[in-house]
Amino acid sequence: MTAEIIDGKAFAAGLRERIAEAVPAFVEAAGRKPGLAVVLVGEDPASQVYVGSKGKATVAAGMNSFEHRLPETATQQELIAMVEQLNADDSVDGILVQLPLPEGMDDKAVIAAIDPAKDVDGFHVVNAGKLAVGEDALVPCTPLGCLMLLKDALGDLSGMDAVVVGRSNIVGKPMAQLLLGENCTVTLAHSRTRDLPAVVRRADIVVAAVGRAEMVKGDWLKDGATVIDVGINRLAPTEEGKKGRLVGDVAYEEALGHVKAITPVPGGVGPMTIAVLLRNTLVAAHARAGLAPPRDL
Ligand SMILES: Nc1nc2c(c(=O)[nH]1)N[C@@H](CN(C=O)c1ccc(C(=O)N[C@@H](CCC(=O)O)C(=O)O)cc1)CN2
Repeated sequence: MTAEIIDGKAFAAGLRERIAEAVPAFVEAAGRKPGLAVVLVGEDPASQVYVGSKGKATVAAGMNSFEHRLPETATQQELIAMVEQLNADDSVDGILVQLPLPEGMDDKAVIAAIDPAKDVDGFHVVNAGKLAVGEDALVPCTPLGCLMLLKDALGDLSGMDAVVVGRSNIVGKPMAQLLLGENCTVTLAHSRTRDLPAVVRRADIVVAAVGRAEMVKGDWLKDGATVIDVGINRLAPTEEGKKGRLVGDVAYEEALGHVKAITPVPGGVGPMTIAVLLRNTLVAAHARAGLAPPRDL
């Protein structure tokens, strides 16, 4: 069996194009552009790259990008004061605080300060609760991106056995809720799951989101399974002065011999995160302006 390589980069580019095409209708109806505010605290190099990419993608989609930087030494109160200022700013439809925050800051308290209507990361408990009970919610970008890729690859997911490995609030739990919403039979596996290989082997769909390089082995996968690899792990460099290779949570080369379809790392789930962020910003902008949500996004 030849495995299909799910091209998240291409899918994300298509989604970004559709978003850019939908923005002018919003501008026409609302009399303003949608706006996304991204807050970065500290100097984490990867976070700086992600925040830069988000700003560029926002402007390329025809939206306003507001970038706010606070020094590593900023206090949690200062960060929350900035979030409150953005909550009150009518030109801002989406607020995102880039994670991870510097040590000593409490993510939960900061996220709780974001107006749920502007929570384009979908991390606020109001949005998590709405997702859990099946109400319209702003849904976390990475799991929503994974679901889009799965539906594109497989069509109707109803009745399929899905195993999500990893129970984080940001990926694992919302991913399980989304798959349940598609009528999958869902297992949420984690570090205490007994006989994880046997659990994974039952699955038609495997979503790996544990943050451990190549943890899911090829022979854990049922033949014909579809695998979404959320992990982005950098291996130690093999040559001095060079960066180590990026790998996912799934042993990709081994998996190719078993699966029907799989996302690569890089170029799989990662690019979907920013594309879905733009989608969520446009959705939030429509809701704030009292407009019906944009279709086909
Ligand atoms: N507030 C948030 N913080 C963080 C989130 C998030 O969704 N909201 N996600 C990650 C970082 N992230 C976006 O913020 C992100 C990570 C990875 C990618 C991506 O496209 N990765 C590439 C590989 C990149 C590389 O070469 O290093 C890929 O997988 O192809 C985009 C966005 C944590 N923080």
